Amino acid sequence: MSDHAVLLEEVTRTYGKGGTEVAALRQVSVAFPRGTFTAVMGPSGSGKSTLLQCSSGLDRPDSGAVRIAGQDVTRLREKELAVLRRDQVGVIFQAFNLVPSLTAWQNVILPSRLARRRPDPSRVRELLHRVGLEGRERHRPAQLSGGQQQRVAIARALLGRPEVLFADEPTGALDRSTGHEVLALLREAVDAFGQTVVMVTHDPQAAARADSVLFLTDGQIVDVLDRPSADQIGMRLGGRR
Ligand SMILES: Nc1ncnc2c1ncn2[C@@H]1O[C@H](COP(=O)(O)OP(=O)(O)OP(=O)(O)O)[C@@H](O)[C@H]1O
Repeated sequence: MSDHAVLLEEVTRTYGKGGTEVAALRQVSVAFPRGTFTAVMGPSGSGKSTLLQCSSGLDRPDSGAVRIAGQDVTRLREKELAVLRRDQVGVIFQAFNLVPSLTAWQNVILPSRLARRRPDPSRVRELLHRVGLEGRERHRPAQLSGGQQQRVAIARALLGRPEVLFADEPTGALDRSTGHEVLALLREAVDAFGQTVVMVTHDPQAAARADSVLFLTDGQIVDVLDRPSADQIGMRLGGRR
């Protein structure tokens, strides 16, 4: 088995055709080692979301290879890709994406139910406990704070023990202290449980929790900082947010 949860080799993704063609990713090669936390930063339009979508198998590159848990997703058929994504990829979003009519517990187990699996109740309980939601299992999203909703989404993403967890601006809708708690949870998933996390963020404070920070510009990785401070990240961004 490779040490990399996800490996991109010369990935190019172009949108549009002719005069309106935009190269969102240009020959990007990057490895996300197992058990590490990577932040992805860069100006608006630099290709961060495209990188996340190609790395998670949601989008197919025009050329290059994307390996998740050693399997090249660009060579899989739709059904095989759906299974790989279901079993190996967890995703959380800025907007939480919970089902409003379901309780916290029901939201966490929904993907397993859709996959016709019966999740072990003791594992669901343990996960909800780990993300600090003990006693809130029967609450619906509207009865939970934003930070609590994001914790439900994290528990949902981790339930299937995915190879990698992708987070797209996970703290973007949260106040600073709630955001810190969510980041601490992602950090713990990496440190205590060996989870691999890849997170897109505009926030240098959030990125400073990662092991390494990738900087994208015009569809290319132009810099990588290991364990940078928020100040170093801010300086690298040139004061831009
Ligand atoms: N579906 C699409 N059709 C056409 N162009 C697209 C599409 N998705 C992205 N692009 C273009 O590709 C480039 C990269 O977009 P992407 O969303 O990956 O950037 P980003 O860094 O995530 O930006 P932001 O920080 O604003 O979310 C941009 O120029 C964007 O306009």
